[in-house]
Amino acid sequence: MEYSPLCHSLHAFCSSPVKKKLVLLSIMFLIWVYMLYSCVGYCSTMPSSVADGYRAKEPGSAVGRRTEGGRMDVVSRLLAAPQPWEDVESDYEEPSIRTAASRDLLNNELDADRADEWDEARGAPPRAPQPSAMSSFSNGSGSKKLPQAIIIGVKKGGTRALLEFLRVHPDIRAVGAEPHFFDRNYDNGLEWYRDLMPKTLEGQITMEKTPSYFVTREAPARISAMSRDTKLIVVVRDPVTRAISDYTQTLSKKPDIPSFESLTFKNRTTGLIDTSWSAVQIGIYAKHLDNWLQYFPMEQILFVSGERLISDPAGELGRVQDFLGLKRIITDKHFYFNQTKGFPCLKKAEGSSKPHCLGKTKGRTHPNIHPEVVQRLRDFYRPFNMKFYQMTGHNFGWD
Ligand SMILES: Nc1ncnc2c1ncn2[C@@H]1O[C@H](COP(=O)(O)OS(=O)(=O)O)[C@@H](OP(=O)(O)O)[C@H]1O
Repeated sequence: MEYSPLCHSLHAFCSSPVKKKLVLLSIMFLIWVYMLYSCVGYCSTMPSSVADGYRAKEPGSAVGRRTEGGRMDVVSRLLAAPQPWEDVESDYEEPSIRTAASRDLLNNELDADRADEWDEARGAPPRAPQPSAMSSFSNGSGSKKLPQAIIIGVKKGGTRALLEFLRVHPDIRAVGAEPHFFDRNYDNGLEWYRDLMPKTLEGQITMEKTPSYFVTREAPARISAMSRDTKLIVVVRDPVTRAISDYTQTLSKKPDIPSFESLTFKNRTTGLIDTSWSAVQIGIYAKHLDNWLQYFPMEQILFVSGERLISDPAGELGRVQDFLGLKRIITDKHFYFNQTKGFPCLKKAEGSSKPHCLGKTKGRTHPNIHPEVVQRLRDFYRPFNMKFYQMTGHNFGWD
């Protein structure tokens, strides 16, 4: 046999039992690292219910770092592994949104006041898969489907709370991020959209929420072209409070913006309201609804009261489950009222044993607005609200 100095030194090294063990341990460690690496790669293709626990969110943070191609690097993925219950806000981008177009999505999200959604996303609750999702995970069954139900609005209405509550239902699978497909990303095509969705099994409903759809002129025709049977959910809230909430969000990002008062009026002396300001415009619900009714019958649209979602979450969730044709699984047993937050929270988030409230950017303190300005806005919205009550057959009690 040819003499090899390498073989010789290896033989000499391995001859001692302690060193043998060391070599064995090193090999085991390498195998473990390899398995971990493979698993992380695999997890990124899991349905969102599973992957949610491993999602990274805030752009720029270590947890959300992405490579040039949009994929998260391995270190980021590992860092994104479930942190012991960070305060979660959920308007974030899912790891699954990582096509070139998702960069636009990210940029779009960061512009104007939608940036809020990113700020609040710091880590998702670790989410163990539900039994159905687990079987889908383990045998690779299930498929991505276009959503059968969409929360289309309204911005600052309570849409995130509704989606997070609905995700507790085992027959609902929802994409956590706002895809903005029917407003900003429509050119990417339906396959791009479908690819964002989590895998579902027969009987499970795929959902997403993008509150800006409600005020997007093209959205009704586009959703109808995808499927005329799509169920639409709108969370509505007193338009005056909604406008202040909207302004508060913008203010938190851009502290130098003009006062609420000066943005509200075209002319302060005449008291003429500036309806071109989006914070005012979004609250003219009757006008936006009219656009939807050109494409969808009223029976296909459910209106959830943003106020009742806070005062009686189980009651509103009951209506939503009925509307979706699901068994009423989410009940008052799932909620508790968190005094500190001032909101109902989940006793157990999906797949976790710990309580879960929305993050710090939900329930920001609103600035004090002069009562006269509030009154002027109330007067402005009143006829539109009345029209809206008439159209929906429901008095939301904002006046
Ligand atoms: N359970 C629970 N927890 C926390 N917050 C709750 C909840 N239910 C409803 N809300 C209200 O939701 C408001 C934010 O609405 P959205 O989630 O639709 O906002 S966004 O458009 O997605 O940015 C948010 O508005 P602000 O209070 O003005 O921040 C909340 O009042």
